Amino acid sequence: MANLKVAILIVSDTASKDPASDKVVDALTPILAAEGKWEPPASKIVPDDVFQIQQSIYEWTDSPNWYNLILLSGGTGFSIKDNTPEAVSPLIQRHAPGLVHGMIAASLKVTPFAMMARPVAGVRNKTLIITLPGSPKGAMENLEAVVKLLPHACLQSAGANSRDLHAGGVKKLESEAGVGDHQHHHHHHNHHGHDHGHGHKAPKAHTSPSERPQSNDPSAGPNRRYRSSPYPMLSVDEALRRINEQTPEPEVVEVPVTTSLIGSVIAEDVYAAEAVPAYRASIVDGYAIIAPDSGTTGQSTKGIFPVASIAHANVGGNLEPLQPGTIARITTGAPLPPNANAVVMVEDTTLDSCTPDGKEEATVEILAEDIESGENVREPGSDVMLGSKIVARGDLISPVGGEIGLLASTGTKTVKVFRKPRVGVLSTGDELVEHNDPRTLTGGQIRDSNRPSLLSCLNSWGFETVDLGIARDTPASELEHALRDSLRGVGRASTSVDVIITTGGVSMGELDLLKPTIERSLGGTIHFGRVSMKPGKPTTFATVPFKPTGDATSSQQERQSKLIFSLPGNPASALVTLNLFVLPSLHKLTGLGHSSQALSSKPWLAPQLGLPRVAVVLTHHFPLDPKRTEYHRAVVTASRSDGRLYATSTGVEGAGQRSSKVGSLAKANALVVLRAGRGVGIKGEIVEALLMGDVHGSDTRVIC
Ligand SMILES: Nc1nc2c(c(=O)[nH]1)N[C@H]1C(S)=C(S)[C@@H](COP(=O)(O)OP(=O)(O)OC[C@H]3O[C@@H](n4cnc5c(N)ncnc54)[C@H](O)[C@@H]3O)O[C@H]1N2
Ligand code: MOO
Ligand SMILES: [Mg+2]
Repeated sequence: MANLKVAILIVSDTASKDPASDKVVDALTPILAAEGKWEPPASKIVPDDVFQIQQSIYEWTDSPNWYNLILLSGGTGFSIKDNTPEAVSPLIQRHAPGLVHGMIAASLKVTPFAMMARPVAGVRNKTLIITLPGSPKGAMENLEAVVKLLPHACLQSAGANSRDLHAGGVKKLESEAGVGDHQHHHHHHNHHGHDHGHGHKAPKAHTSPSERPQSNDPSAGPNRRYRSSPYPMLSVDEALRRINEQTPEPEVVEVPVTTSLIGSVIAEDVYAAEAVPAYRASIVDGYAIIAPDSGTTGQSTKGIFPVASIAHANVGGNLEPLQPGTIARITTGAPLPPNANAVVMVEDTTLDSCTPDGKEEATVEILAEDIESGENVREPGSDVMLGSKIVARGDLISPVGGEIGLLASTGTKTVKVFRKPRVGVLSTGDELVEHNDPRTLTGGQIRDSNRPSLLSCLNSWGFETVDLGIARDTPASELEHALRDSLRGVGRASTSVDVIITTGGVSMGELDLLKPTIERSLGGTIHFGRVSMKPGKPTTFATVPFKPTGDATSSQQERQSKLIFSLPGNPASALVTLNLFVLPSLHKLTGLGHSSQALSSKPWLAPQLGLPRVAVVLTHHFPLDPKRTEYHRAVVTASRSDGRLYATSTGVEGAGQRSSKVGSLAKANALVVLRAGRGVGIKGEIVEALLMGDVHGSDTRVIC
C-alpha cells in the first residue's frame, strides 16, 4: 500500500536558477515507485544555502503535514559551497551511521571517489533524513543501496503507528497550526538538464552579499546570519500542544505530611488508617443520657436525674458505664460513657440541686421530652470511616487546608505525590546589570528586571526556583556553560533543575544565541521558535537530552530530557509567555490535568493546566493587532451588581502595551485574549481572558 510520504530536496545553485536542469527527481522517482510503498514524491529545489536547506527540512519535519522520508541530493562534497551536511547535521536528533556506511560501501564498489562524499543520515521528529550525492547516477546508486530498508526504518521512526501518519487528523492540525508564513512546496518537477553533481567545481569566494550562504552558526558573523527566521510561525494552540507533548509524565515521590505538601498532587489514593472520631463522641456540651430506643413510644426523656459522672474531651482511660436513671455531664467532643446513647444540650436543662458542699451538681432537670437515641452523638468513623478513601490520585493539596486536615486527622504519616519540578531562571545579555547594582547605568546598560519578576511569579505558584544569574553573550560559550551547569546541577544550581527558563537572545540579532546554542552546542531539539502572538513572537521551546549521573536510584529521580523555555528578552513578553506557556507545562509536571486527559481530545487545554480561562466584558474599546493574537494586560473586577467580570486595560495609549513595558503588568490580574483582526474589540463585547491573580469585587457600575 502506497502510504508513506517522501520529499526530495534538490540542493543546487544551478538547478535553483534553472529548474529544468534537474534530473535527480526523475531518476529517484522510479526507484521509490518500484517499492510500491511510497506516494509520488514531493520535491523542491534550493541553492547551496544552509538557511534554505534547513527551512525546507523544518517544513517537512516540524509541520503537522510532516513527511516520512526526506532525500536531499547535492552539496555533500568537499567544495567550499557544499554545505548540505552542515545544514542537516544540527537538525538531526538521532544519527543513523549504518545507512551512511551502507551507501558509501555501495558507492565504493563503483568508484573510489565515494570516499569524497560526506553523507549524513538520521531522524528528526518522526522523519528519516538522508543525503544523497548530487549526480543522478550517484543518487540512484546510494538510494538503491538502502531503499529496501527505508519503509521499515520510517515506520519505526514514526513510532510504528502508521494509522496516525497521514490520516484525516493531519489536515485538521494543519489548519489549526496554519498561521503566518508556513508554505508547502509539493510540486513535482519533470525537468531535464545538466548534472549539478558535487565536488568537482573550483572553490569560489562568496564576495557579493547575495551569494554568501546563510548559517545558524553564530561564529559565521553578522553578514551570514539568517535574514528571515527559518522557524515556522505556530499558532498559540499548536505551541501549547507541542509543549504538552514534550513535557514528561510526572514522577512519584513519598513525602511526610507537612505544610510543604501544599501545591502537590496526590499520586496514589490514600485510605484512612484511623476512624474519625475513633470513639462515640458528643456533638454538644450537656448531659449524656440513656434515651429510649427509636420506635418505642410514650417514654419521655423529661425529668430530674442524678449527675453520676463527668466526661471531658481530654479524658483518658476507661469510663464507668452509665446506670439507668442517671445522667453524665459531658463536653463537646468527649467520649460517651458506655450505655449512654444521646446527649441533651445544657440549654435544655436546669440545675435542680447541688452537692452538700455546694460545689457540684447533684441533680439536673431535663426539660426536653423527645430526645432520641443517637441525638447529638457522632458514631465512630461517622466523619471519616476507617479504610475509606480520603484523597485520590490527581487531587491537589490546596492551600485552603481541607486535604492537609484530612490527612492529619487520620494520622497519615506519608503520602505519595508527584514531584514538583525545580525551575531555573537565567537572564542573557551583555547589556544586563543586576537590578540592585548601586552604580549609575552607562551606555546601553539595562537593569535585569526579568529574573526578579519571573522568579517571583514562579515562587507565587509554589515552585522551587533556582536563580541562575546572568549569562553574557560574549564569549558565546558562557551561555552554553550556564545551560550545561544548570542541567547537571553544578555552579549556581547545586541540584539540577528540571526546567530552564531563559530570557533574551531569541530573535534575529547577531547576538541572539539561544537557538543556535541549543541546537548546535547542546544537541537539543527546538520544537518551536516563533508563535503568532503579541507580545512573545520569538518564544522558543526546546528539549535537550540529559544523561543522569550517579547510581541507579538517583537516576530514577532524573528525567531523560529536560525542557528549555527561551522567552523573549522584552520584559512584558517574558512575563506574558511565562504565564501562557511555562505554567501549563509545570502543572503537567506537577501531575495536574491527568484525569481530564483521558476525556479530552485536546489534553493541552485541560482546565487544570495553566491559568484559569474566563469570559470578561470589555469596559472600553481595545485595539486589535491585524496579524497576531494579543494578550492584552488588564485589570478584571467582579461586579457585585450583575455578577459579571469586567476588563479594563492597564494602558492602551502610546507605549501602553509595548513589549518592553513591564509596567503593563503592574496591577494587571488578567490577560485579555484579543484575536487578530481589523479595528477594535468593542466596548461591551465578551471575550476570553486568562486570570493571573485574584479578582476583587467592584461596587461601581463599570460600564454604562
Ligand atoms: N528584526 C527583528 N527584530 C526583532 C524581532 C523580529 O521578528 N525581527 N522581534 C522582536 C520581538 S517581537 C521581540 S519580543 C524581541 C525579542 O528579543 P530577544 O528575545 O532576542 O531579546 P534581546 O534581544 O536579548 O532583548 C530584547 C530587549 O529586552 C531587553 N532585555 C533582555 N533581557 C532583559 C532582562 N533580563 N531584563 C530587562 N530587560 C531585558 C533587552 O535589553 C532589549 O531591550 O526582538 C524584537 N526584534
Ligand atoms: O513579540 Mo515581541 O514580544 O511583541 O515584542
Ligand atoms: Mg534580540
